[in-house]
Formats: sequence, structure tokens, C-alpha cells
Amino acid sequence: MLLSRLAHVSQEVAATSARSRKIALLAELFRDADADDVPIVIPYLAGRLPQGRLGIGWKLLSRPVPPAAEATLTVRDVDARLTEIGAVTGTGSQAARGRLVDALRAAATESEQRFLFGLLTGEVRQGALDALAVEGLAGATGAPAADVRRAVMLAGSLRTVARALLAEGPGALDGFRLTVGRPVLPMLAHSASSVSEAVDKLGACAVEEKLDGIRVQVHRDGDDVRIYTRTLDDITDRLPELTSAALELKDSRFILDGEVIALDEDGRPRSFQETAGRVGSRVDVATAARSVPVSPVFFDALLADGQDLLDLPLAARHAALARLVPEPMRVRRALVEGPADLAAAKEFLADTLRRGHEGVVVKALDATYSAGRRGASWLKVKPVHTLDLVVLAAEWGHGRRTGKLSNLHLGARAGDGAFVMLGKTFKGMTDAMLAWQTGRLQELAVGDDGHVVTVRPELVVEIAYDGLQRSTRYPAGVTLRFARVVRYREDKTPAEADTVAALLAAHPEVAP
Ligand SMILES: Nc1ncnc2c1ncn2[C@@H]1O[C@H](COP(=O)(O)OP(=O)(O)OP(=O)(O)O)[C@@H](O)[C@H]1O
Repeated sequence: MLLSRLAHVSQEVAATSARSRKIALLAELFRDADADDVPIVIPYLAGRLPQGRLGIGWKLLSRPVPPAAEATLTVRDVDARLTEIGAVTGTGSQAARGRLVDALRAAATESEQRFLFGLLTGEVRQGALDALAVEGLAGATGAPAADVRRAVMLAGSLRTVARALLAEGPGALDGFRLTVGRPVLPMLAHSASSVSEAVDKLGACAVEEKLDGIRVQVHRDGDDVRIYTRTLDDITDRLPELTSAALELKDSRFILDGEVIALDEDGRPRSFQETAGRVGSRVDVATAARSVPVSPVFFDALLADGQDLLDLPLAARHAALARLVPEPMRVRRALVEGPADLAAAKEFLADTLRRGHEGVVVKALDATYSAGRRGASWLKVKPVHTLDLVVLAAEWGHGRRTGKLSNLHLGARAGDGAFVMLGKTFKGMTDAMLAWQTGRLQELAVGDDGHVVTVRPELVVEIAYDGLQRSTRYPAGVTLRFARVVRYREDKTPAEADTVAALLAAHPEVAP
């Protein structure tokens, strides 16, 4: 497929606000695409690069390069050239990259150059594109949208499903079943401001401890145990004690969902940094395991008793979990029948906080497992409010922080996939964080005026704050009070950052 076609459709999709029109445009595009084009076309439409970071900044893209008169570039050409650019390393690499970027731009027409600029700087982000693409694929192939969605959820990859669907037709969806050894994206939670709000919304529910550890999905088939993170990375080798725990369970085929956490002798959680450091360390695992042993705490069963449980209600999945996993390895929880039972839910939260955990997750007992989604049937309640924001830029520090990128410009997601700046902070960072972010942000830099380094909006950071206040200085009309960094969330993509709309809804006191 020609890049010009994609650039044109991308513009048309952005220009219309009608969802059905967007879907029709995408369906038409997919119908004309080769199966091998779609894994490139879909991320390009969303404003993502399959290669991840390429280190191509505004400076390189602003050099004058005369456009081509005729459109000849295909999306696969562009993809191959970008892969080549990403592979350039060593001395002189900046100049070599510059030449390759110039050559790519010279092969593009004026409108293609504009599209490439948006794609490479991260300026064009179409937030909801993946959901629209699912509907577009359904329209193009005749497969029911719900089946496409379920396949994407189970494959953990829209691109994989899209390619199979276009190559083989709707029958290809049968190949995407829940399979031991193939991880699925975990179900996520929304927030509620209090236990009563959560119980009011959900009715009969389980109130579970929310442990501040690392999400794990544990797969066992006979003697083979595999452990995956929330981003589906295989971390089996780093957590030998989890493999042993899984091998001790009586069933030999299952998929369990839970949290891994470092606890001290009294069962109180050690700091999140200790758990994260342990799970992150790949070298000398045996020594790390001795100094910071971790325990699994399971809260869901996706496959057990030889059966796929995803479409069963939580109550049934819990029953399967209880049959398989002994109590000390299961999350603590209280069952609540509804608002009349609120006192029990509140007491459970208070007790959980006393035990050193960060809050609770309230879950509707009748809800199925929606993999990869922030389902409305899981609501987390935490007394300390934090936001996941995207770093848009950072300022060079002064004094002790000279030479370090320090003051972060923080953005929340707007409806159109762009980011809106909410404020700045240089508080809460450890020296290690400062050093790390200086390196990482320079990799993402697209501009530097000597004071402010602008970056591709890719890094998600968790921010604690004391509230919102009105401000004429920021585009949303509000800014954060006492914002401070809690930690970086490398396991999250910018598309998972908090939205301005949700933030404003949570703070009616500053509503314009
Ligand atoms: N009992 C539990 N049930 C579900 N998730 C739990 C539980 N205990 C801890 N968690 C963790 O909480 C996360 C759910 O919160 P959410 O989906 O909002 O992700 P998150 O943004 O990483 O959450 P947060 O930033 O609040 O930790 C899960 O991914 C999991 O790691």
C-alpha cells in the first residue's frame, strides 16, 4: 500500500467526528491492504512506531528537503527504512541517521512528509484508534466485532490478529484461544473515591486487599511453569520461588492471576522499590532471592480444572481458585452483599491499611474476566491519590542538579490523543531517579533550547498530589497542587495515562 493512501485516510479519520464514518474509512482501507501491510498500517494510524524509539528529533526533521513530485513510497518501504535508521549505531551515527532521514523525506511528497513528521515526533496520536481498527477489521472481513475483540484480547496483539484475519478470513479467529503458555493481557481496574461509592456501583462484590507489588500471570502445564508480567514479558527465570510454589499446587494445568510482593517476617509489605528491584534483577537471581524473597498472592483463575474460565462470573472463578490454591497464597477478601453491608467493607479497608497495604480492589461478583481492559467491574480504592501522567519536557537543573534534567512538565491525556500540560514538578525524585531520567529523557528528546528539553511523549510517571487549583497558565485551566514524583511506570504506555476529563470529573470543586 502506498504511504500517500494511508496519509490521506489518516487525515480523513482525524477530520471526522462521526465514529461510524471513521470505522467505514478504516474498513475500506483494510479491504485494500495486503495482510502484511496491516501490522504497519495500524500503528501508523494510531501514531505509534513499531520500532519504538528511533531518536529522530525535530532538528533532523526540520531541515529543508524538497518533496518528491509523485507518490511512490509504500508503507513497507517506510517501515524497512525506519528499521534501518534504528539500527545505525556507533561513531558518526547521528550524521548517518541524518542522511537516511533526508533520503526518506526526499522520497516523500509534501503531504507524506507532513504525515511522517507527525509520526516521528509523536505529535499525531489517535487515542481510540485501536478500538476503531477492531471494528474496521470486522467491517472489512465480515467477522463479528465481538469475536475480533476477544481474539485481540487473547492474542495480546491487534497486529497479529489483523494480519491473520486479512490473510485467512474470519476462520483465523478460531486460532486465538486461551492457551496455557500464551499470556493474555490482564484485566485492569478503574478508580472509585471511596468504598461506599464502589459498593453502590457494583452491588454484590468482593472487597480484596490491593497489594503494591508486581502483577504476574502464572501458567503451568505439567512440569513447565511460565511467569509473565502485565506487559507479557516472560520473567520465569527471575522468580524461582514462584515456579516452586506453582509446582506444589495439586492441579498440573492452570493459569492464575495475582501479585508478587516482598513481605517481611510479620507479613507486612516491604517497600515497592524492593519488590520492583527484585523482580527487575536478572543477574545472580539466587543471591537476590535470598535477600529479598517474594511471595505470590493469587486473586484470580483464568484456566483451571481443564476449563477456560474467562466467561464465568468472578464468584465461579474464585471457587476454582479456592479449590486449587491454599489460603496463604490467596488474596484476603471480604464478601459484601451490597450497600446494606457497607460497614463490613469499610472495616475491611481499614484493616488492610493497618496491615500496611495500599488499599482495596472492589470487584463485582457477577463480572466475567475482561482481559486487557480497564473494566468497570473492578474498582480500586486508595486513600492516597496518584495520577499516571506523561512527561512532555524537562528543564535542566541548577545548583546541585546542574547537568541533570530535573523539573518535569507533566501532561494528562485529552480526548483526541494529544496531551495537555497540567503542571511541573522536581519534587520526590531520588538521586538515582534523577540520573536515570536524565539519560532516558535525552534519548526521547526532540528539541533543546538550552533550558527546556522537549521529549516524545512516551514516559509515564506516577505523581502524588494534594489537589487541583485553578490556573490561567495551563491550557486545562487547572494545575496540580504539591505534585511530587512517586515512581516511573515503565510498564504503562502513554495511552494508559490519566485523562484530563477524568481528573476534572474527580475534582468538581475546581470545575470552571
Ligand atoms: N486484589 C487485587 N486485584 C487486582 N489487582 C490487584 C490486586 N492487588 C493488587 N493489584 C494490582 O493493582 C493493579 C490494578 O490497578 P490498575 O488496573 O489501575 O493498574 P495500575 O494503574 O497499575 O494501578 P495502580 O497504579 O493504582 O497500582 C493490578 O494491575 C495489580 O497489579
